[in-house]
Amino acid sequence: MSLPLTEEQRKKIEENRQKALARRAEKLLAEQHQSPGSGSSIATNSSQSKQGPPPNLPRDPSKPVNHGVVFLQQNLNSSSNGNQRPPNFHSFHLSSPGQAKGIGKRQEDVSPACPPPEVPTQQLLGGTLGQGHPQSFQKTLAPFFRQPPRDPGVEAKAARPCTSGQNISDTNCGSGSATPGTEGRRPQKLGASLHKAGSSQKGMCIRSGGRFQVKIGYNAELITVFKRLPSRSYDPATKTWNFSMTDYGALMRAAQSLPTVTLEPLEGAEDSRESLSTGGVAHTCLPSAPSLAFVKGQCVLISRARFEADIGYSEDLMALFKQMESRSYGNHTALSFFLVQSVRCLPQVQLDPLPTTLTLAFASQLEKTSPCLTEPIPEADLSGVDPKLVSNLLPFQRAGVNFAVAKRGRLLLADDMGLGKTIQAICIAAFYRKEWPLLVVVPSSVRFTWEQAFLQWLPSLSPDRINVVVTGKDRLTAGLVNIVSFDLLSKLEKQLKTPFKVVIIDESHFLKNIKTARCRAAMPLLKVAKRVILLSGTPAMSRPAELYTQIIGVRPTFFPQFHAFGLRYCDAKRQPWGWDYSGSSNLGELKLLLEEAVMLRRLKCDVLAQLPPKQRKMVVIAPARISTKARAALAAAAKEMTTMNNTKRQQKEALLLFFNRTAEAKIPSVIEYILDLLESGREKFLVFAHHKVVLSAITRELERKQVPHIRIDGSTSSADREDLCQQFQLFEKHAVAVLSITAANMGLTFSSADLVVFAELFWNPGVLLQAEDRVHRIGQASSVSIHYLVARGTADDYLWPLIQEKIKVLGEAGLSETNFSEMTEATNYFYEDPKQQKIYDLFQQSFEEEGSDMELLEAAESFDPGSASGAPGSDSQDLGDSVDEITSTGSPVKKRRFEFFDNFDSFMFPL
Ligand SMILES: Nc1ncnc2c1ncn2[C@@H]1O[C@H](COP(=O)(O)OP(=O)(O)OP(=O)(O)O)[C@@H](O)[C@H]1O
Repeated sequence: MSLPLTEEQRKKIEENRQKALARRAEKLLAEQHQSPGSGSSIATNSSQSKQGPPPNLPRDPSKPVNHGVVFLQQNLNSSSNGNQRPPNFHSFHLSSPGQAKGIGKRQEDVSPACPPPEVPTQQLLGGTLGQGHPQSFQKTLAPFFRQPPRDPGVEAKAARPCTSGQNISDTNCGSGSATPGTEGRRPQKLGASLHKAGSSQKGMCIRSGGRFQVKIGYNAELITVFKRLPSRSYDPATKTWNFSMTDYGALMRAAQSLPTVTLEPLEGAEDSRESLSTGGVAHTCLPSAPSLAFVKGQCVLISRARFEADIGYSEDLMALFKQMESRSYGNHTALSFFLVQSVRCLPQVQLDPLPTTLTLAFASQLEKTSPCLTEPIPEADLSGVDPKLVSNLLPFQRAGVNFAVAKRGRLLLADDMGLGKTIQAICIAAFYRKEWPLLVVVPSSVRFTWEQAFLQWLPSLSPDRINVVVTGKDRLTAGLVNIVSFDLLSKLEKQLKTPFKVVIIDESHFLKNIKTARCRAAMPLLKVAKRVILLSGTPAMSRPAELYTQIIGVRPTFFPQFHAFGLRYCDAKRQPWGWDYSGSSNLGELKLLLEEAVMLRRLKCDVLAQLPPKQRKMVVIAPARISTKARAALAAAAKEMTTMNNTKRQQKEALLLFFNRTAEAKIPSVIEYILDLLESGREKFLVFAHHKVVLSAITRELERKQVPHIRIDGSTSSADREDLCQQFQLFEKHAVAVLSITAANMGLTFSSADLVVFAELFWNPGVLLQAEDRVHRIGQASSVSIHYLVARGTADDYLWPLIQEKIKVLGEAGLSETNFSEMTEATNYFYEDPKQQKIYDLFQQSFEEEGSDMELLEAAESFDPGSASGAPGSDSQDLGDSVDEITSTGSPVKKRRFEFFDNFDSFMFPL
């Protein structure tokens, strides 16, 4: 540790430094006289400028401004070399808050070229680095990053242009006693035109939409400037150049340094966000070198406590960085503040600060005096939530609930698929039960699955308090828990008189496009709700732009303008037709932001040890999808089964018909579910069905949607089976294997998928288990998900309990470890009616009889789809009258649904 300097030593050093500065200034002045009209002599003498005082050397605040320093600035301003340094740099040779105080004072006293920051440095460093005024720090720091308009008086002074033709005191652009000769001068603002020689060419900046144009005659030097600005665009029709506002500050600074050009600034440009973000005011009086070697960059967050300056090479900047590296601040974010502030004074450097959103999101981090990276999330008090639910939470699910409560009930829960987002969401919502009624917005194919989940996990909730909205005529607020599909929400939201305080959105990436009706309906609800629980296993499937609505859904104050988000994270580029936001940029920072303030995401592999090898789910598919015709056919078949005088044979035939009609009736709902899975980002999965009519309807729809798929049924030869199986295994992207339950339930390996969907039930559980094991086998590293699609009012009402019963018996005999019972707890809708009991008995007898399998298989095989011509599902128009918007829009949208993001996690979790 070095010993502190004595007061005397410090004085001596300061005196020597001042002398050196004065000597240097004199030398520079002499050189300038030798080469009149140009500052290039200084610029070419780069060694001198290097030898000069470092930009951050402190000046004695008690002394008047040294003319040598001011002069130095003048010369530097007109220098042609990028090495010039502002003479009045804020010192950041600091290691203690006490020293920091001194700096703030200096800054007030003399800061001719750089306007004083809105946040006094002592507040930043003293408050942050140990004095402990977190609140004032937070309050003051955030506006700094936003760079709000400065004090107009100071601004005017700071913005005064410096010209090579002015006398020394004029060029000072500063305030008070330090700048004699400035009184009475009309203050100028950002971009104010220079008062140049009468011969200079005059032009003006004019707003044009979100950009600005420069109206001026031909000027070669100016064209050179234009060509260096990243956002430049030339309009041959009007023969004018136009630019984004982000380049406004840089252009004006460059123009000011050109003796042959006078540019009138934009009206009101000094107030615009864009110009402020360029550090505009600060630079106005710092003309850049004729070389125009701008270095432009931005601060980017690279960890919760560190940022990096993403910027090209500049010697001045390097010198500055070296100085900063030697600092011993405990808080790197404070350093960011300081760095950006300091860099504002480098005339040819434009370093954009961290966006306000980041500083707000990491505000608690900023308050810290030491970079403690992770704080434990407190355990939420779940004593008010149903014990059944709480006790069933897996440890990572419990952690998810804690996270949500720590975020005051606003989050995007982005756990991998199948990790139990439903149970977590219900628990989080139940934590805020006093604020209910609750709104649950879901894809229409899973409305009833959600109802089941509430019944299963919240026994304290009476079933009649759950309102599943089925048609556009239903009330959205009829229940304590209201479950509605995205498309119906957009029809019904006008009903809402009082907003919901607690809202769950399942598959929240359905809101990714702000222009859709579903998004327009949901976003205002999220804005006013107190708790917002967004759920998605794939929040963005192709690009960061898709995250925007979900981010602002959770945190409406983040990035109020999409354009700002687009510029930072979507690599926004201006194209002749408008802005292109399809790219990506600063993804590491976006990930940090999401994790800090918006999102919780766990992958299956993170929590594998806590998961069972198979996770089964009963999906109650929407009865509304079953057409009236199919419903009538089902009712007729059911009636036949219970007709008293029918023979056994007739009853059996009726049962087979009932079974076949069930297949037909389920088709639209099955297809809808598969499409929802694809839209939700499920990449590879198997769909098992039994009836040809179902298999064909599915493959037809996949063909229509251009989804890669294979099909294996009874007609597929053994050789082809193996080939198809290999094809599926090797598919790198999304693909669906459409398989017959009886023809493809054994001997095939599909371990590259981890999801199996049963579009139909089969009476023999052994066959189902074998089919499940096509994915759950050696080579499968993941926990696999099994979804059984069950439709009420069909043969499934009988087949499902039949399967449970058989499994139970096998389990009791030690022949099966499989337990389906967890899924069926809530399905207590069977057999209150004696007729239903009769049908169940019939099913039981029929399927237990010797040879029943063969008979049923033949019946299914020979079931003539022609008899169901125009049957639901045979035509995609029959997908239902409430098909979600995305499936019912034109073909370009349909095509895009399947442009899946190859590797979402490499984006969300870059290595
Ligand atoms: N703690 C738990 N106890 C018992 N079953 C659970 C638990 N967590 C999840 N499950 C079951 O796991 C299955 C998958 O859960 P869920 O559907 O909520 O997953 P998800 O994350 O929403 O998946 P997806 O993104 O595919 O919709 C369901 O059957 C659910 O009941």
